[in-house]
Amino acid sequence: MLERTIKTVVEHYGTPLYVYVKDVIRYQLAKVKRVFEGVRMLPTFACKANNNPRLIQLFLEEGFGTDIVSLGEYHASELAGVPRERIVWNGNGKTKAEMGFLKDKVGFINVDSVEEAQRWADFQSDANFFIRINPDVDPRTHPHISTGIRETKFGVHIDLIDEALSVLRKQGKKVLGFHIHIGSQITEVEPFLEAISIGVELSKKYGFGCINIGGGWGINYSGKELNLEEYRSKVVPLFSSFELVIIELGRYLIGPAGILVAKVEYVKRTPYKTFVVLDVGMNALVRPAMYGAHHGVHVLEPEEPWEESIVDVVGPLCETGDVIARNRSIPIPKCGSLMIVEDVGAYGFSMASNYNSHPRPAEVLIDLSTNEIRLIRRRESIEDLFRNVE
Ligand SMILES: Cc1ncc(COP(=O)(O)O)c(C=O)c1O
Ligand SMILES: N[C@@H](CCCC[NH3+])C(=O)O
Repeated sequence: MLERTIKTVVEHYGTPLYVYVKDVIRYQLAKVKRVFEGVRMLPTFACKANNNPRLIQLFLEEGFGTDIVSLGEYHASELAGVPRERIVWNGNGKTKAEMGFLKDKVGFINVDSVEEAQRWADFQSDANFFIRINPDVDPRTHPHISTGIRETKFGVHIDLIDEALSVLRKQGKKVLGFHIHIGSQITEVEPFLEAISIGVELSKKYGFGCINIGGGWGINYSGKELNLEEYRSKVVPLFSSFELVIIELGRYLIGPAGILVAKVEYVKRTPYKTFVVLDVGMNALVRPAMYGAHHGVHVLEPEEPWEESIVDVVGPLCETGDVIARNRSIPIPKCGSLMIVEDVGAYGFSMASNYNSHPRPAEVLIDLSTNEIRLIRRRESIEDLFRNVE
C-alpha cells in the first residue's frame, strides 16, 4: 500500500522527495507517552531534527512544545503556533541579538556556561532558567554527536555550577533546575541512567524540583535501538519526586517516519564495482557522507531477471564521498525506477544543502489511514537559489 501511495505522490510532486508518514509519527508518539505515564512533564520536539512547521503542529496537537536553537527555529515554532510557555531555548553560542529578541518570547532558557550567565546581565527576562551541566558521561555514540563528555564544548562543568548559579541569581533570574543532554542516537539505557542520576542528585542537593533531561533516544537504523521497557523501569523511577520533567526528543519522534524517494538514473558497472546512480545525494541527505551513517535502501522495481549484487548507491555530486549507501547487497533496480532511503525524517531535510547548486527537495505528509496526501513544503526552484544575489 505504501508503495502504491509513493508512486502516486511521485506522479504529482516528482523526485527527489521527502515523504513523512503520519501513522508512524502517531506510533512513535504513543511509545514516548507510554514511557512517561504518570510523570508530570513538558515534552518538546527538537526542531533541529526537522523544522517543518506542519510537522511541528502535529506534535503541538499532542501537547508538545519545541526545543529551539536559533531564530529560525523560533520562527518555525511561531508558524506552527507553539505558545511561549512551551518553548525551550538551547545553545552554546547565543548571540546578544538573539538574547535581546528571544528573552521574553520563550518559556525556558538553558544556560550553557558561566560566560553565558554573565552575558544575561544585559537583559531582563522573566523566563525560567536552567543550567546545562556537563556530567562527563560517555553516551557510546558517534563522536560527532556525543555532547556530555568533558572534552566537548557543551554544558557547565560540575565544579562551576555554584558560580553559574550565583551569577544568574544576582541578576534576579529565576533558576528552576538543571539540563542534561549527553548526545544523540544513544541506543543503550546505561549512559542515560548514569547522566540523569547525576542530574537528579544535583537537583536534590540544590533543592530543584524541575529537571530537563534533553533528548538522544536512538532509533533502529541497522539493528539496534533504545530499549524503552528498560528505560521505563530503570530511568523513569528517578523522576518520582519532580514537579516538572522536560524532554527534548527529535530523532525518535520523526526519524522513522520519513523516507527519501529518489529516481534511479542508471546503473554504472566497472570492473571493480557497481554503482546505482540516483538523482539525489549528499545535498539532500548528508548523514552517510558526514557520519558514515547507515540508512536502509529499498528498490521498488528490480531489473528482470532478478539479480542481487553488492553495490554503492551514490548521488550525482562531484564528491567521492557523495554516497547514500555503501557495499549493500540489493536487487539491481530498473533504470528510471524509484528507490527509497529509509529513516530520514530526522536530520535529513534539516541538514540538506544546495551544494552543487541543487534545489532542495519538496516535502509531503501522507496519512495511510485516511489516504490524505499533503504537500508541506514545495520544491525549491533554481530562482530560489539565486534570490539574494544583488
Ligand atoms: C540540547 C539538545 N536537545 C535535544 C536534542 C535532540 O536530540 P535527538 O534528536 O537525538 O533526540 C539535541 C540534539 O542532539 C540537543 O543538542
Ligand atoms: N545531526 C546529527 C544529530 C545531531 C544532534 C544535534 N544535537 C545526526 O544526523 O545524527
